[in-house]
Amino acid sequence: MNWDDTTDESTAPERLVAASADGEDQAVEAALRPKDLGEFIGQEKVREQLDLVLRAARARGATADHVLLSGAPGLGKTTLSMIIAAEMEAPIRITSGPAIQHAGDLAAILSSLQEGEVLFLDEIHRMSRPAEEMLYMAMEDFRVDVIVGKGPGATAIPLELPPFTLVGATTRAGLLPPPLRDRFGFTAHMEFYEPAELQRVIHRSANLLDVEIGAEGAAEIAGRSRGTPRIANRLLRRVRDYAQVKADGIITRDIAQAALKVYEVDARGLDRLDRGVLEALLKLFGGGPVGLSTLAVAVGEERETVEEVAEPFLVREGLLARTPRGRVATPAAWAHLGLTPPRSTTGGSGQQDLFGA
Ligand SMILES: Nc1ncnc2c1ncn2[C@@H]1O[C@H](COP(=O)(O)OP(=O)(O)OP(=O)(O)O)[C@@H](O)[C@H]1O
Ligand SMILES: [Mg+2]
Repeated sequence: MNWDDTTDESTAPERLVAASADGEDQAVEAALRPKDLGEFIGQEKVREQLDLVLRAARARGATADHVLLSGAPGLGKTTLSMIIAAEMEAPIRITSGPAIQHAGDLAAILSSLQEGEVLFLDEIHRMSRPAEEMLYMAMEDFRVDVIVGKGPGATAIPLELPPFTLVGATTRAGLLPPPLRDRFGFTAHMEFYEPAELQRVIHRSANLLDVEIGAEGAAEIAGRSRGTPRIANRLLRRVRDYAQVKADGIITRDIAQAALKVYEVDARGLDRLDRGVLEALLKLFGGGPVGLSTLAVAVGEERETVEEVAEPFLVREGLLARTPRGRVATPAAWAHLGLTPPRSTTGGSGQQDLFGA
């Protein structure tokens, strides 16, 4: 079983609330992608800044500056890269860090770019070192050194490149070496979406998928989508299935609630695994602190699964805290599961450990 949120697209996640794309996502996402900045929902700051960058380049008749898109999976990085190309009326070439094994691979791509073309380099933090160094020069001077021959006889032949726009995407901006980061003219930090924004995403997708949905139904799905458009679109498709089979196909609030109950996605977007971890923490360990390994054994999962798959969202939601002494449930966790915290852990030393030194 593969619970990893950060794996390659090729390994399909089995969780309905996974942020990475599975096969079905990839098949439908092309149809659901906004085509221009005006259609792109939310991310106001990024949209405004990018709009300026692209407009200014267009006005100068120049190629746009290199753009780095950083943000969690499913927030719209690939979508934005395509929008950048569309707004610049430029062709786009798509590749990814892991696909570039050797510097030669990159040289081949770079030397075949057309003037003004957008090169989308997904997962740019996973590029090899030599390729990265070649990219520095290409980004800065629009030039690469092609090495011909081997050993002492090898020579570097400088090759001029046409101006192009590199759009790099990464889920881990912190992993980028500073020299690479510094060569981008503009960095867009993508944030998780507000429920109201996701509601608009859901209405837009429902329209494209020809699904009838009410405002309350959309709000219900939006609230469970973990701030992520990809998850919102996926939940919408599953709720649509339910509405078709169990009702008249129209998604109301009741239908959305009933459907997501079947799929075990709760009101806050927690699934069975997330709830299992929280429940064990509260019911078996009185809210903690408890060590990660102990917690993992209690829920019958691997340590890594609990730490890398379940916890990040629980921490982000303020339901769980990682402390030096172990995992601790917050008051919100007790409230969310409808349980009453034992007296000793609410006012006493547990809180001291959590928020103190
Ligand atoms: N702002 C948005 N408005 C409407 N739909 C969006 C928006 N952002 C993303 N989406 C939808 O969410 C889906 C996922 O977006 P996208 O593939 O661009 O994410 P990503 O950041 O590239 O993810 P990954 O890190 O996995 O590559 C797309 O189908 C797209 O339609
Ligand atoms: Mg992507």
